[in-house]
Order: sequence, then C-alpha cells, then structure tokens
Amino acid sequence: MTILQVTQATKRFGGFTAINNVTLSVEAGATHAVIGPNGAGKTTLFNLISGMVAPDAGDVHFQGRKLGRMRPHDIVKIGMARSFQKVNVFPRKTAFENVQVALIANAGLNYSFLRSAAGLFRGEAMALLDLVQLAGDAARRAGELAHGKQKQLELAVALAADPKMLLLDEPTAGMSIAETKASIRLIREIVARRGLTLLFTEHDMNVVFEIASTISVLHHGEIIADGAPDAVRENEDVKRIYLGKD
Ligand SMILES: Nc1ncnc2c1ncn2[C@@H]1O[C@H](COP(=O)(O)OP(=O)(O)OP(=O)(O)O)[C@@H](O)[C@H]1O
Repeated sequence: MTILQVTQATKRFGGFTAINNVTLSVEAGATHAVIGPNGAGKTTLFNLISGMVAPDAGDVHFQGRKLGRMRPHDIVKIGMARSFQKVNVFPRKTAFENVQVALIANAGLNYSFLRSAAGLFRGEAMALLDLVQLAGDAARRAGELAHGKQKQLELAVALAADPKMLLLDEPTAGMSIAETKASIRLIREIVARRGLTLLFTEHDMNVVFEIASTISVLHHGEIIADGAPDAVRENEDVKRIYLGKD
C-alpha cells in the first residue's frame, strides 16, 4: 500500500528548477532513502512533501489525501512528522519541556496558557524520552546536550505527534561514527516497534545501504533511479554520478 505519493512535482526558485517533474511513491512500512549529490534537491523535495514550500506543479497525497496547500502543522496532525538537517529544539528549555511542549501543541492546547501546569503529559513525555534513551537527561537544558543527544531529543519531539510516517533530513549529519551507529540503531528500533514508515535523506552511503528497503536517487532535481538497494547500486547512471564523472 502506498502511504505517500508525489506526482509530477516541480519547484522553481526564480529561473532555477530545483525539483523537476518528480514522481515518487513510498510504501507503508518502507525505509525509503532519498539520496543525491549536494544541491540535488533532497531538502526541497522534503519541504514540498511536508508543506513548507508549495509546488509550482504537481501533487502530494498522504494516506490517500491530497495535501494541496495544507499547512505544515496540519500535515503533522494527519500523521507525518519531520526533523531537520539543523538541530531544531528549544535550547533553553529542558529536554522534558521540549517533549512536553510538543505533546501539548499536538493536543491542540496552548502552552503559554498552561505554563503553570508543569505536570501535564508528564508520563507521556517521560515515556518518549525513555524511548529515545534520554530519560537520564530529562532535566537538562536541550542546548547543553551533546549534538547526538539533541538529535535524539528531536526524534522524541517528532514522535510526540504520534506519526505514521517520519521524514528525517540527514539524521546523522555532524555525528561521530559512534554516534551515527547508535543513532541508526535507535531509529531502526523505534521504526520497527511503532510500525512507522521512514523517508530519509542521508549522505553516508553505509547508513543508506544498511537500512534502506528502497532508494530513490535525485540528480539536478530529477529522479534518475528508484528501487531496491541492489538494483540502485548497479545502476550505471548512479555509479557515474557517485564516481564523480558527471
Ligand atoms: N529558497 C531557495 N531559493 C533559491 N534557491 C534555492 C532555495 N532553496 C534551495 N535552493 C536551491 O535548490 C537547489 C537544491 O537545494 P536543496 O537544499 O534542496 O538540495 P539538497 O539535495 O538537499 O542539498 P544538500 O545535500 O547540500 O543538503 C540548490 O541549488 C539550492 O541552492
């Protein structure tokens, strides 16, 4: 079953076409990687999918529903959560508060109005921190956590929306080898345990080929190969691009 369908999507910035007539299907339960050289259009594609930018042409359907001009936070509400290339947490709030704020917002409540209600969603927030192995850091300010832990926190914030699908833009960017391994193990475990669909971009090909069930390759804003990892690895265009002969 297809959970996400991008159909003939195009996005231009002035005279520059960042995404050119892209069609992409993501199967429910897949671990689907979007790869491509710097500037290929991966982040722009994620921005189109998550409603951060509007396509100039084409459609995105999620769980059979056309997203059209739906706003990003409404897309989160229907089950698609996203993390960004740059860490995106409230640095002065504690890890616990970051997750709590997300739970409160996702419940449609107003955090500032409920400021005094420090106990709100306490159990849920701690359970999510525990899931991403940050229970011991609950009371620490997010900005003081190591980079790898901030990414774990971001994951907990994304999971606070109880998504069906996770979009992770370079989840291991800036991580050490050890952090990358731990992070990938954690993501895999959570995706399996919660039965999530994962769509991710990643520069580290070891990570891509270790976890992806499907790979789409973007080049100059176009999908040039799409399919099972072995087929993509053997694709002549892909080899040429990754060997830098293009
Ligand atoms: N808001 C914008 N205005 C103008 N050009 C943009 C904008 N956003 C992206 N671009 C251009 O679109 C192209 C694709 O960028 P994008 O960030 O999507 O690529 P990417 O594959 O994610 O790259 P990277 O791997 O370096 O993150 C680049 O040439 C970029 O300069």
